[in-house]
Amino acid sequence: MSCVRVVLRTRPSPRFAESQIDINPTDKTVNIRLKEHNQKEIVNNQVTEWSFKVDGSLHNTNQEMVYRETAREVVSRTLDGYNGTIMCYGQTGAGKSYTMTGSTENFSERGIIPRVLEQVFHDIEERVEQDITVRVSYLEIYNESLCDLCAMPACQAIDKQLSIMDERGMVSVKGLTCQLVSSQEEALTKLFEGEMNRAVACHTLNKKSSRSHCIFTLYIESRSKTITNSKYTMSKLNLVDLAGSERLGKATSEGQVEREATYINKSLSFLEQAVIALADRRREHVPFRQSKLTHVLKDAIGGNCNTVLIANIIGETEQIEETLSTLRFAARMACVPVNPVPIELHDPQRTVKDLEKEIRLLKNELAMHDILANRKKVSYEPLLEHQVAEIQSQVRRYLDGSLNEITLANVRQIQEVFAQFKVIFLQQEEEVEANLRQKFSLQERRKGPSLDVIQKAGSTENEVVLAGELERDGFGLGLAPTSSKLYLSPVVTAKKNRNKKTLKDSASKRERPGSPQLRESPFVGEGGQREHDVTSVASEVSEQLNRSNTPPMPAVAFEAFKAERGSEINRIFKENKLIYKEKQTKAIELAKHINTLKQEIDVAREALEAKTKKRQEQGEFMSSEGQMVIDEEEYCFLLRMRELQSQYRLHYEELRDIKAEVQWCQHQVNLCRQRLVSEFGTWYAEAYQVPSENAPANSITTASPVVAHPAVGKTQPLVEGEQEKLERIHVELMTENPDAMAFYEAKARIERKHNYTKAAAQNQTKNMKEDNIPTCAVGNRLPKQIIVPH
Ligand SMILES: Nc1ncnc2c1ncn2[C@@H]1O[C@H](COP(=O)(O)OP(=O)(O)OP(=O)(O)O)[C@@H](O)[C@H]1O
Repeated sequence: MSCVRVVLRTRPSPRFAESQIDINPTDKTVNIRLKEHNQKEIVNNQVTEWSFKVDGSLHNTNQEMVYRETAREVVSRTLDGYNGTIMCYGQTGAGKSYTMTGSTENFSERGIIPRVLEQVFHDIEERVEQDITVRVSYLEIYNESLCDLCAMPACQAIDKQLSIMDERGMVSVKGLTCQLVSSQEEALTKLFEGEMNRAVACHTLNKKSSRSHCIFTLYIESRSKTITNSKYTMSKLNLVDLAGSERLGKATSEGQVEREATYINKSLSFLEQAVIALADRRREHVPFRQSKLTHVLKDAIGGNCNTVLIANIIGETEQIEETLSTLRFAARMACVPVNPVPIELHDPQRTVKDLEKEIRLLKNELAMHDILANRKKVSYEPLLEHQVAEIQSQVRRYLDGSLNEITLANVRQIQEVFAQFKVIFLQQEEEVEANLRQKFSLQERRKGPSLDVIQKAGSTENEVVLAGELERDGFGLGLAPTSSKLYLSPVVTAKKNRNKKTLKDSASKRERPGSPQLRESPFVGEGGQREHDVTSVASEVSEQLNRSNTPPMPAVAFEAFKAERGSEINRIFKENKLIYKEKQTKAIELAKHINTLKQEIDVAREALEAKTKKRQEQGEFMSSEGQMVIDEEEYCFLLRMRELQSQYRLHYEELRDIKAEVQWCQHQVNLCRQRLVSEFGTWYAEAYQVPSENAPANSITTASPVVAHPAVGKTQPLVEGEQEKLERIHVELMTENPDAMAFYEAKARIERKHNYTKAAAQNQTKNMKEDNIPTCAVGNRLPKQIIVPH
């Protein structure tokens, strides 16, 4: 069994205590040594050297490396249906928030959460055969209170409606906003929104110290688009940024900050206790309910959850005690066993729906058999009262010989016939037994059989009662009266032969003249070509049924589909992808060219400005017409500037058009992809007898998936200043990493929202002060006054 993965990350520092902290990536150890200046903390004979095992160490590494080392694998597995947790632990200021969230200003310094969202949405695009939905929540635990960072406004959500639910080992927070997000940008917006609501404070070790534990959770639900069953996976990925442990004296915090630190340290100590209990396999009880943090994380540490702990340290001599404490915690976590299993669930509503569809399908199948057998419309509904009475009468008439054959058209009728036989049989059995008892008791009253006689007869008392009748003055196995034999015979025969009957016997019985016969199978006995045709249809039907029982793996079937029936759409899909890639490359090249132009403009502008400044310093010349006189060099600079600017505008407009085309192509590729999957679904349903309603929705109605060129609207002229800067960032980002777009867009959106809310609040306060009338914001507009009725 594996254990929690532990990775060490150091915060870069020019004062890194190399003589005390030895990080050894080869044998995956971290060795710590206390030195003389720590001596005051060392008691005589106390251990001064420690060695800790880690699964990885990240010393002076960038955010991308950290992500690859700690999160990438966990995220992939979460999409496969496994739960996951990535947790940052360490002293205050050690870089936990930097690792988990990172910078919200700088794309390259983004932390694990934004990268997780990036990977999740990329992977979802790749997994065309799965229908995956993503929800996110952002929970804060501040001073033992739960706060929903995604609720608006967050402070209102503190502990009001939030409570921890713990059902069958699965923990959830009741009342916590779990929002559905359909894109990376949307998810990032939620993250940034939550970040703005976090409780932070300033102390000596960290200017923006998180005063709370924060858990950003992704809930991933995945259903197959190709296999139609009620099974689906539901996994959770917890991204935990713990508040930093801090020694009160060291962080020089006071007042509110000190009180927060007390709460933080207490909850971290409870976390450690829970971890110790989890690591001890003999312990049955783990104290999860001691604090909100441990309770919320009950299903997120070890167990069936892929867990990674990032131990953040500040590798400086003054912080060596905290480093030791962090490594001790990490060592404990490394002993917590992990046994991941995918979380597969069944959707009961879907099961019912599937069964209903199955019934419909089988009814159709039955109808088809009836048509093939030339049978008139047969009802398969439950029998009505008069139909049951009719069968009862047929059975009685059949038994007394007045009816030669019972008419049977469906299984319900057969079952009813048997039921009626059983009723009659039981009735007669009772009558016979009653008869015999009566006779036996009469005999007994006259003269009871001696034990000896019974033993001679070699029978049990009961059998004697049933089989014999008194002959003169003794009891023996004399001839039973015809009346009793007639009734006894079926009883005894049924009892004796109950288990001996063979199929062959019953077949031969059926052939006996006069014995009851079931109607012959429609495929038997009609002879000639028809029999052959019908048999082959039947075998085809049964073959199809067999096939439908064991459809091949969808991935295999998908390949077959792409090679055969779906080859055309697959070809178009590939071609479209190619066109899309070409357009994308063109856009990137053009963007690079624009960047070069921009740099040239900057150089030319600088030169021109220098030249102009020099001219102004020397004194300006005016022509007789009152125009400014400039020398040839400045004139050339000016021309060059204009030329470059016009080229920039031209190419920029071209880039806009191409970007629109790229988007259009991407849209078409997506349509093609959906169509491919949807047609595959239909084909799969037909080929393997899966109900077509269960097949992937055939939602694509686009006549042609071939790429067409959209009409591109006029682009805006180049605007200098902020707008230009923003556009340039966009161009740069497009060339480097298209995902940065989502990141900055989300950030900008949250900033706009934040500014708007702030402005609205200020305006409101101002208005209230001026008029003493409360105001409110409506939609996107600035607040309007509303008069509150008295
Ligand atoms: N690997 C790193 N590279 C660059 N800067 C870092 C790194 N780690 C941390 N920092 C910087 O150190 C400061 C403290 O980091 P951060 O806020 O992430 O610490 P923390 O462990 O979350 O602290 P607290 O528990 O008090 O919230 C921040 O300004 C952050 O930008």
